[in-house]
Amino acid sequence: MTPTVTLNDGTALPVIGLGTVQSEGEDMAATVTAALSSGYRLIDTALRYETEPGVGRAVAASSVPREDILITTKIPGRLHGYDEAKESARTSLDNLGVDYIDLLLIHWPLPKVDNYIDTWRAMIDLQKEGVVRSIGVSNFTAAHLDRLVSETSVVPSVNQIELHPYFPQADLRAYHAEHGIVTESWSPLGRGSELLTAPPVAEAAAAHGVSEGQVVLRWHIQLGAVPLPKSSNPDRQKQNLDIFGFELTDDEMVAISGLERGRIWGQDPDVYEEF
Ligand SMILES: NC(=O)C1=CN([C@@H]2O[C@H](COP(=O)(O)OP(=O)(O)OC[C@H]3O[C@@H](n4cnc5c(N)ncnc54)[C@H](OP(=O)(O)O)[C@@H]3O)[C@@H](O)[C@H]2O)C=CC1
Ligand SMILES: O=C(O)C(=O)[C@@H](O)[C@H](O)C(=O)CO
Repeated sequence: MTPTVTLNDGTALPVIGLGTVQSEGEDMAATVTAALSSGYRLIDTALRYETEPGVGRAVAASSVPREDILITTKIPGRLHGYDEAKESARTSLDNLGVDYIDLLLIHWPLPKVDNYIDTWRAMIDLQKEGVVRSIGVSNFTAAHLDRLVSETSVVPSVNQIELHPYFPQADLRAYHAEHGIVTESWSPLGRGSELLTAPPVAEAAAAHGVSEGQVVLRWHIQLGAVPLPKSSNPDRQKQNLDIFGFELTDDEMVAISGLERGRIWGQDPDVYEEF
């Protein structure tokens, strides 16, 4: 059973989940089916990924009770606004074939569009209506979060951010901790970069007799973050979940965090827009 962290609304969130940004020709239903069989209970998708139907088919076919699986999805930039956000949630419910969403996030703040407050107000109402269990955001900065809370008085349960040893985001993680917001890590393995071959990662893997991927995911856990590694490979899915039988030393944590060099794709939420 994967350990959980309690969100500010009382929800128990597994401390690791499966990402579902699709690879070329991938059968997402098969990927998620394998993951559920391996013990994943948190699945991260988005309207924009076009993987909600595959996630939904896997959940429907699984012997794991629906109530034991937490599904996260996200509202894309093209559907910011009160009515649009509600439309997005309805579309995701249909795509997933479920009657509630466990965690709904705003995918990107799009501050130049400047409509994320209305989007958040819709999500607050969706939560009150029982359509959504928990509400959060993604790619929000501290300034975006400050404005959201000052204008609505509702603190997001989660902020899902780019987080990996190249970009440890210590200041934003500290802000989250001060405000009762759980940090989720996207691209936790540095998707496709050379992160897993970095010397501090390789040395820790050798010292603990685990893989480089397990070292990096353990680094997230020990930071108090919730990583969402994506793997279509059942063996690597299992490996990624098997990170609770060892502990990185303080020196190893410092060395891995010392790989800091910045964002992988330069997606600064103050200017990056995705619709
Ligand atoms: N909110 C947002 O804006 C964003 C959210 N996300 C979320 O985060 C998830 C994860 O991020 P993502 O960008 O997919 O990339 P990850 O950092 O999770 O890396 C995924 C890649 O790593 C490989 N991999 C997985 N496990 C291992 C392992 N143990 N050893 C070596 N390689 C491994 C996978 O290949 P293989 O499949 O062959 O194992 C895949 O190519 C996404 O799927 C999405 O759900 C991502 C980006 C932005
Ligand atoms: O995958 C996501 O959720 C995104 O927001 C993408 O833009 C992601 O950042 C990506 O694909 C980067 O190339």
